[in-house]
Amino acid sequence: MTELASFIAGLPKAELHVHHVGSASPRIVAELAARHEGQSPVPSDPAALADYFAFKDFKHFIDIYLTVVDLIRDDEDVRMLTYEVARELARQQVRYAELTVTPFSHVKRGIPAPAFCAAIEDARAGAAADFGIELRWCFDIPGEAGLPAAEETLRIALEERPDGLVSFGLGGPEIGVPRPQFKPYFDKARAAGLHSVPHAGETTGPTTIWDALRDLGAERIGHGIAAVGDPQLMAYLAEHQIPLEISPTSNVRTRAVASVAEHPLPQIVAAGVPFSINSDDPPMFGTTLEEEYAVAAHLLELDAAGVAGLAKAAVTQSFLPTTTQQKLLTEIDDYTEKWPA
Ligand SMILES: O=c1[nH]cnc2c1ncn2[C@@H]1O[C@H](CO)[C@@H](O)[C@H]1O
Repeated sequence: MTELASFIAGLPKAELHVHHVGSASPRIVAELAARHEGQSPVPSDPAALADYFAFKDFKHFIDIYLTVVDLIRDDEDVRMLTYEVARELARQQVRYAELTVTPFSHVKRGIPAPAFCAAIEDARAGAAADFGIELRWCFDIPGEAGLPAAEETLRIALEERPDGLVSFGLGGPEIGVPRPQFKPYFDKARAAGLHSVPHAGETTGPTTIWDALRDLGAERIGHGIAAVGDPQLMAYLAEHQIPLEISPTSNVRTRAVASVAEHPLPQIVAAGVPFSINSDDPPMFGTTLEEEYAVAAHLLELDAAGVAGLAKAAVTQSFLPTTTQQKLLTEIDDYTEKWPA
């Protein structure tokens, strides 16, 4: 392991853009698939999953993603999945993560909303006690399911209101899913104190990002890599310090970007647009958060202090209270100072 890789491995981190089902490890996916042997296209052999998680394009990725969602049939599956995702994050020294969950997709598959919320909250308490990691939730609307999904996601957010819920998002495909239609739902979610963090500019252009800002009140943008095509938008994001939640390998594996070398992250940095580094759906993209830090370090030619800055940016862009942010920032500084130069 290189010096920088071992620095990254031990560095306390935070993650802001990582999906619940998308984080299911090959072992968990295989275990869930084995429970439904023969009823699912998902391989029950972990070794076969790498080939299964190879995507022709973004739409194909979503189709495959939803076959994994189909494996989650009851609240025990939800509890186990969430707890094991937390274990993997904590193994990478993630102290805090805002995990994107999609209640609509699970309720639609027969898990009642109260049972779903109780399961994720049980796992959140267990993860804090057993792994020392703080989880919070982003409830996102699966965009492909349109306004009925928006209605139900908002209802669950406001009526169930699990303690860990901090933000409201919009995932799934962007093509054919214009953002302005979701304005009434984001208005109500924000009025109820939830932070707005929709995906935009992952697979479509700058207009989607402008819409997310103007119509959905976005405080952070999921991906937002298309912003580099619009100098005015880049200037706006820099001026208002609106962070982009960047997941480099995700963009390559969904074919949103042709290769890591062509990822626009250096242009985002050069324009002064704040960003965090994330893994999005790590097992599906054959990566980990640690690996994404290494990719960013390579793209931006960062040294240890620069990499520590990535972790500190995620902390300051999080929805944690400032006092808790300060504790994490101090832990990151202490770790960095102790690291032999
Ligand atoms: O990178 C991504 N972009 C958009 N949606 C994603 C991504 N990763 C996972 N999802 C998830 O895909 C589902 C679609 O119904 C949603 O649950 C969304 O959260």
